[in-house]
Amino acid sequence: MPETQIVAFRGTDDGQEHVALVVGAFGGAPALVRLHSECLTGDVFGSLKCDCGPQLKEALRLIGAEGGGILLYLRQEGRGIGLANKLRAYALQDRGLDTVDANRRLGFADDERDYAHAAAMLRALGVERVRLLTNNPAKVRGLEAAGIAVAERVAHHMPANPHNADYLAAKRKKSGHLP
Ligand SMILES: Nc1nc2c(ncn2[C@@H]2O[C@H](COP(=O)(O)OP(=O)(O)OP(=O)(O)O)[C@@H](O)[C@H]2O)c(=O)[nH]1
Ligand SMILES: [Zn+2]
Repeated sequence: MPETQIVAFRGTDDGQEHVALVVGAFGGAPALVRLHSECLTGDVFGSLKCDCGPQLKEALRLIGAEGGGILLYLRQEGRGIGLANKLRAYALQDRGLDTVDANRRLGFADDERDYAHAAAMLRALGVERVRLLTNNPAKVRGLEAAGIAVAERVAHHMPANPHNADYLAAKRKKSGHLP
């Protein structure tokens, strides 16, 4: 891995401490960027219910292999509903709801995230144009709406497993996640 800097951002109106890993150098070309939403269960404990852990590792591997890029670790646990509410959503999914309906049953939108803080972090790091690693069109729209140009979307699919296959299918079908 090239030399990496870790930068903590605080003072955003959500009261969270968001984090940037700034890897190597990216010169004039649009930087390879991953917006990773916090997932304690997947990132730390290796839960198989989602694809977050493998996505995090693979994003860092790809950025390192390119010699530079940025991973923003955004404190948006549970698509912005927080850990306890995500665990409540998991309990509903054990009873047959999908990931979107579980959120709605709890009184939340499908996805409570926005990417204005991510855009502000990129700007503070001097980055205005990115190649974005994601399958989620809402991330592309969110960054562009906040003034960051997305020169390219780079697909970021992980192999499914028996525990997350329905979850990944629901995201394609209901949340418009791209192939
Ligand atoms: N509310 C809720 N959040 C979940 C669930 N499973 C994973 N998450 C959260 O979803 C976030 C990860 O986002 P994803 O929707 O998997 O993927 P994405 O980041 O939007 O899209 P990609 O960039 O393509 O990976 C993390 O904050 C996880 O904690 C779930 O069933 N319910
Ligand atoms: Zn996850």
